Amino acid sequence: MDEDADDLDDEFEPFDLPTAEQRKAGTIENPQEVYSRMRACAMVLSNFKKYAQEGRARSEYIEQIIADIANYYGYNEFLTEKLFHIFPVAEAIEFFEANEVPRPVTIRTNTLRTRRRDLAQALINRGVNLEPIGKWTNVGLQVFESSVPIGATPEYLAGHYMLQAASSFLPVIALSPQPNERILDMASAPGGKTTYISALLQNTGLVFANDANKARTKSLTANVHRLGCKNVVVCNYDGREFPKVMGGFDRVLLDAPCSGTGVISKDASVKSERDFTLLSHLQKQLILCAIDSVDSHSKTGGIVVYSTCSVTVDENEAVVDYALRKRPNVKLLPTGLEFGKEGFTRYRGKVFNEKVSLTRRFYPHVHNMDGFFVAKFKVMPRTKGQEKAMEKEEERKKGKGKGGEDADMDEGNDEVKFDDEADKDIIVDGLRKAKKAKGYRVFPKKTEEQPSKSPSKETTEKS
Ligand SMILES: C[S@@+](CC[C@H](N)C(=O)[O-])C[C@H]1O[C@@H](n2cnc3c(N)ncnc32)[C@H](O)[C@@H]1O
Repeated sequence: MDEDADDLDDEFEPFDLPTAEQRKAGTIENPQEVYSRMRACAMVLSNFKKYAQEGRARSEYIEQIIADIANYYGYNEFLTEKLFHIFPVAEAIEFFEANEVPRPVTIRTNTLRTRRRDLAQALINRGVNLEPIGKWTNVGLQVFESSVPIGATPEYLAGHYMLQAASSFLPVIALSPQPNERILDMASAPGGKTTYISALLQNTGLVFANDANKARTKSLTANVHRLGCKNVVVCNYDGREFPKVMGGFDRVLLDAPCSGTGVISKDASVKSERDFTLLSHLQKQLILCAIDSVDSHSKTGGIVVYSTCSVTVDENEAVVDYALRKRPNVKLLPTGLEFGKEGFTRYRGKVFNEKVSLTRRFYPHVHNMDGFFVAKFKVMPRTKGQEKAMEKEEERKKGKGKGGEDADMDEGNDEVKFDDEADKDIIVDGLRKAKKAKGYRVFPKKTEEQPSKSPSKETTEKS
């Protein structure tokens, strides 16, 4: 036995694992007890043979630790399970811990108005304690302390900087806009990334800053003006209307609407309410529209960057893998980012394209920034064979109606829209999961599908 294992022995306090019945009885426990048991379960799971109680299964410890994490940190069990399985056990606890701690306050220098050194000096003179974020960015500053509100200094009002999470720089760095290009930021409000793109273009070219939410385009427009971006056009379409409304872009950024599981430290409401199935569905539709909006003959670009501030596989690798399957004329490129963990190519029985490892994941407990995901695609002209294969696939689907793995999507080239009939199962499934997460008793699918006199009561009875 090595020394580390000896240390673990000293730490480990044997405990009685509650039975499933005891857990369901749900007695209110002292948080300290829950915390200790959570740690102890993690140790058992790290060396099951050695620490497990006789006759108890690994799955029982997993159920217990998930229940304890949910209880201690205040998540619903559905989301806890989803997040727990992304990491090895000990790392999962680090992730949940990190979500309880705020991330550093960071700002991005607006190079359309000033230089980082000048900005830093001006803020230091006002009593702000700051430092460059890291070597990977030449515009970011981390604020440690400030005697003035950092969102209301004269420099802020004059547009010398944007208050922006460090993770938010990443997709724009990956996008790597080139002067004079025509760029679409498909889901852009309130404009943190749009204004960065505009600055990297040095106010040349054109950035279409789109957002489906009209109210949010107000803050987008305000930021565009404050930061002096003269190459930005704000528009208000559902992203799924592209490329019908406009296409032929050199680069497209899709910073997709997501569950926000990477920013729980900022928004604790993520712990309880999110519909992952519907989100993933929307993301898949949007990514195809983003790809189809690119000019595959662009001399300087032909690039799509997909990003989310979420760490779930459904919203990230699964969406990227879907895009690779549906658009044979795209390939993944390295993101060009200096750090980040590789995207998953396998996850809980799902196998993705091996190139998905080129995508990058960022975590609060590893990188001390919000959880984030970035993928970079190159869009190439379609070969005749690919055109034919896609037409054939369209025909097949038309003939076949619904059915098959991707039948939930209508991914025609001109228009990507919801197909309500084909989406029915997905929506019902999503609603069942949401009800379960809220603590309602949800009957097995079979019961729901059977005709019933009062289906709504049957599926929403509180347990
Ligand atoms: C992650 S936020 C974007 C943040 C923004 N890129 C930034 O850096 O400031 C996602 C945005 O997607 C928008 N959105 C949601 N559904 C959309 C859709 N179908 N088409 C376009 N935008 C959508 C939301 O209104 C929200 O502003």
